[in-house]
Amino acid sequence: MPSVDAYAAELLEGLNEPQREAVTHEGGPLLVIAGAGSGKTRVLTHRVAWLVRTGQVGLGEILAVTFTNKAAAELRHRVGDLLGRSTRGLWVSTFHSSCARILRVEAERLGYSRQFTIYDSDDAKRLLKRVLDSQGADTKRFTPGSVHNRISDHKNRLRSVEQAAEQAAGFYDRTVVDAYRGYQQALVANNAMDFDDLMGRTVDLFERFPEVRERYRNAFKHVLVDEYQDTNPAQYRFLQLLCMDDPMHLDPDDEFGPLAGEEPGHRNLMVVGDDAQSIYGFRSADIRNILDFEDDFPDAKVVRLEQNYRSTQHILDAANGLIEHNANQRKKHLWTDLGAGDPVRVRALPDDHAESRWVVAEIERLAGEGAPLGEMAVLYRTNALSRAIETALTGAELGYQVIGGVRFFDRAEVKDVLAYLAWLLNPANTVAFARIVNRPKRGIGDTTVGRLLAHASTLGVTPLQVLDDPAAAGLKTAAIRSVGAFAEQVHELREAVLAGSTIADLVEAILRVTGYRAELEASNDPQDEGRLENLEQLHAYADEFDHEDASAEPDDERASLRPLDRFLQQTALLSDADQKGDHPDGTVTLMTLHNAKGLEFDSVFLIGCEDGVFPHSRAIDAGELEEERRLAYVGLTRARRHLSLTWARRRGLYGPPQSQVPSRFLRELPVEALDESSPEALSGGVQAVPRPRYDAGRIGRVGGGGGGSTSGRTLAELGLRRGSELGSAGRAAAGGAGDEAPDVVVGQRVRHGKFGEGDVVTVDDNVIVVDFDEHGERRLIAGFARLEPV
Ligand SMILES: Nc1ncnc2c1ncn2[C@@H]1O[C@H](COP(=O)(O)OP(=O)(O)OP(=O)(O)O)[C@@H](O)[C@H]1O
Ligand SMILES: [Mg+2]
Repeated sequence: MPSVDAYAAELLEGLNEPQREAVTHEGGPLLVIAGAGSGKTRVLTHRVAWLVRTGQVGLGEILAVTFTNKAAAELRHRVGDLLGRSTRGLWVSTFHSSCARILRVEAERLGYSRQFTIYDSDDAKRLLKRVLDSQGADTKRFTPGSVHNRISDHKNRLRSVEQAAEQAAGFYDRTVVDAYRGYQQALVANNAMDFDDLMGRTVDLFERFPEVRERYRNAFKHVLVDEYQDTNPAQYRFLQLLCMDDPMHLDPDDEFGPLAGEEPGHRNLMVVGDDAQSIYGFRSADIRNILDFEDDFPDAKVVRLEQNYRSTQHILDAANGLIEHNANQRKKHLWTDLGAGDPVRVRALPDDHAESRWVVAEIERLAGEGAPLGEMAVLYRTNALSRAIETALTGAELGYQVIGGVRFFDRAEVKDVLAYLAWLLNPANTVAFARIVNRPKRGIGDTTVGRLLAHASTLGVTPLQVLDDPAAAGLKTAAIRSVGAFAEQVHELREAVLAGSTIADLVEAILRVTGYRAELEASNDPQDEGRLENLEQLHAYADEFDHEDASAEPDDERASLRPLDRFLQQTALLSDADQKGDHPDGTVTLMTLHNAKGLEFDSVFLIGCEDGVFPHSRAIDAGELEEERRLAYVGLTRARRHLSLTWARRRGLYGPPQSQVPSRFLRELPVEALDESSPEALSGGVQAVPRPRYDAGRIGRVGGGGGGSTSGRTLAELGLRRGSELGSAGRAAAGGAGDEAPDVVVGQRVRHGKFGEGDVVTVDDNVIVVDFDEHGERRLIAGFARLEPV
């Protein structure tokens, strides 16, 4: 029996009755299934603290699994706050990170070395491309991306190559199976695992080595999972192996027999989730995991939460009304005592620029009322939708951060340096080798690389081992010389690794020894300057890592892994959603609906609500509307106070602008939840968009002169709202281009000899962006743009 003193009871304050029930649950399977914003994550956090404070288990005996590293960090932080002490020893991480941690210790049992490399999806596709090529597959039809998705699905469903082969029907499937087999062999030969392997190999490990499974089962007395609705069969199996003694059936033709001769599991598995928010079906997540939990665990305790603490009633009504259109759902009815609040707004705009201007004007209005920018988010279905909104925010000089897009660690130059580190650590990693062997360019062409790899493969050694005798690989004289020079650099770098240099020093050594930095410094390409900055950032990141690492206390993971392993693992496992800062006050957040899961904001703008955009045309074609609708539900329920949904009558997402029709989801919203102007947005009307208010708020000036006034117009004439503030673009521009350049200000109406009339969108150092009525947005060089005011 847990001891409940006043100190522990404190943890129950600020929870409602069903929440308390879940937090204090005595043990055994527990399902908390509830709608958005009902406190599921809060319950999970409090339960972790409760288990510790009541003395039931130590921190080190708990495994809490979340969906992103960011969510994990937040969870750890909150538990720390609740307990008022350090959370060292507590495992809080994503499925992938937990598995990576386990595999680092156990990899040798599976035929990998502990230094195995984790391939991200780009690395994986490169390797797969090589396999497809070697098998003579038509990579136009069998693109590495599409084949990788299929392989990934097999892996997520724990289908071995043989099982996949049994199910293969037709030429396409069989080609995929062949690729799967070749790819898997290549991964092992490279001493590498892709993301799906991290799950699959851990399951493998537990199934093949009962004593290992037993060890982890004893180590974690309680396992807790957030966002359970998005688990896939491999993750489900992992949880089962960790907690249970009676293997469950993943599907009717049961692929797993019972495991003989084991201790009963502790069965302390708590999962929290919301079937209405299951949005990862396309990555093999199986909504049945949550829908069938009670069948799988007949003795499970089930807690339902209905009170929503996040959003006002109008927002909840809109979300409830929308999700009711899904046939496949558990009925829930969310309510709140936060009051009705503002009605939800639906707006139609003539095109995407007008849409962005409207959203930005609204953001400015809210900010004018004192709302922090950090509490506002613009959400969209796909990343391509962010561009217009970014332009408008920049024009208004509002800070914003885009979550997603190109990850810092995915930028080519950053990946190059990481590939050097990865290869120095694991020379069997041929993907990394192929990436860096001619970067910077050193005269080692594709043919040479092919010969080196083939030679290494024939001898059964790593590429590193053939570098010293390039002649044996059948290379020509020039190539032999280039490879020789490279080999010397590699030896110098390997010495630094063996000498135990810090990671920051290794990064520095790579940039210096290989001539990578010198090449960028010598370049005139302005982009190379940006690349250099990114590399400086990487260096700083490594430096920070070194310092944290040196001051951290030793634990199991530290004992078993070298710093460089940990560094590479960390950079490989950080995902898009993890870039999310703690919404710093000064910036609006832009992100896809998928990345918004679990988060909350005072104001939410959901843009691009058009059929074909959202719901996505692919989903419409595939008849997967229910998942899209759940995604919409996730979006709506992120909002605390204000929610607006917009659509544009014309939008050119991947080509010229096309007519659009409003999203069917807009029509499904209950009218009572909407404001009086909304119905019009679904019929013929469009929202009038005033000239952007920020037009007058800033001034961009190009050309001679300088100072705060432009010829012909003064700040006062322009009705400058932020009187003293001369925009940074304006300042930069003032010293900018030649004397001939016209003075233009953002928002000004101008005429161009070739493009006709349009509005100035941004004015930069040397570029003026004008949105022409006929020709759309054009970037003009400031010194040469012949623009006349209209
Ligand atoms: N009993 C409570 N009293 C006051 N606030 C609460 C209570 N329960 C939850 N909250 C607050 O409500 C908000 C939503 O909670 P939480 O994020 O835990 O919900 P959730 O069910 O995990 O949502 P989602 O489905 O979006 O992940 C948070 O700000 C949380 O602090
Ligand atoms: Mg949550």
